[in-house]
Amino acid sequence: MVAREAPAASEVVELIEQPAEAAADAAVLAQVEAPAVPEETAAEVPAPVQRRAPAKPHPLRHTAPDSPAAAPASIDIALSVQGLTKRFGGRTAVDGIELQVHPGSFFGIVGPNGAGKTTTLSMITGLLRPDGGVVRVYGLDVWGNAALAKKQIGVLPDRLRLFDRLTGAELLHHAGALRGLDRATIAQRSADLAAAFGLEHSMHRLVADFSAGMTKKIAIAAAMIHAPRLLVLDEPFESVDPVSTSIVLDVLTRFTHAGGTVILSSHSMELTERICDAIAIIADGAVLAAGPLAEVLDGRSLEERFVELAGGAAAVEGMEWLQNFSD
Ligand SMILES: Nc1ncnc2c1ncn2[C@@H]1O[C@H](COP(=O)(O)OP(=O)(O)OP(=O)(O)O)[C@@H](O)[C@H]1O
Repeated sequence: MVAREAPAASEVVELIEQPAEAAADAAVLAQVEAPAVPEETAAEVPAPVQRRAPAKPHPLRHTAPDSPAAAPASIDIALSVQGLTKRFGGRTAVDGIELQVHPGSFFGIVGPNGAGKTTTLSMITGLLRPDGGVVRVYGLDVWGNAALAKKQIGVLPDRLRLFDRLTGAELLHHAGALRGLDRATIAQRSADLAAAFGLEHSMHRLVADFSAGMTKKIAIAAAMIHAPRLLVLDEPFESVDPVSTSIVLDVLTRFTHAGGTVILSSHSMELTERICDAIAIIADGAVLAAGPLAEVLDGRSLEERFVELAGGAAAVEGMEWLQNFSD
């Protein structure tokens, strides 16, 4: 790839604003092509509902939320999850989860280890077949209308195994080609994404030689190259330093301002509380609380609310031996 200077902010925004076009396309598609959709799926497209006012101003918002890129009013639910269930053998990992996420939202999912976050996100993105329940992305049934629904989704899976013998540029090209983009579009978007994520000088290097944080950034870039309307990111900030976190956040914030929707899981209560406008706290495969951030927190910090709902510190009694150090 030819090295270029970092694009102007307007160029990055131009790429990120694609979700709006995609949103408009899909809205038109959903309306114009409705008769072509199988009857069962068409009947499932939710009726338009009143757009809710944001619970609190987004701390990272720099531009008016009513930008021309906002999602069409006729599609008010970016993600709807109903009765989602998954069992592994005799163990229920996800137990009838219900969620609703609005377009333009930064939605955080938090929960203790083993709560079912990754299992839930995998079913939402079509990577893992649920045992029960329905997932709709912008009205499209992820399991009934998979091809169309998956076009709307960009995914950063947990423990993602990338083709790390490719260079950064090759990896983005591969991701774009898989999504059916032409060479010129892939080249343009790759350059914009590389610059936006601060990777422009590393794109010729093998992904295997990237640091953990760089790997996370190139994986998020690959998830965005087809300009999805919904980004589902499992632990996007794990292993990412504060500077890179702020770069990733900036890109994601621009994405939501352009009408895109971000759903992420995180173990960082502080970060989730700072960036998300709506959250779900889950434990043992069930939603303990969900909704606009202020409503869920009810005047407490997320950490306090999390501990209150998901359980306190583990008992350390019976570990007196730990105070008698070996010689
Ligand atoms: N493929 C699998 N086979 C068997 N059990 C599984 C499988 N995947 C997940 N589980 C179990 O399902 C439960 C939920 O796991 P999951 O990975 O979704 O939790 P999580 O909230 O993402 O955890 P963490 O925060 O530790 O990443 C756990 O008990 C886990 O052991």
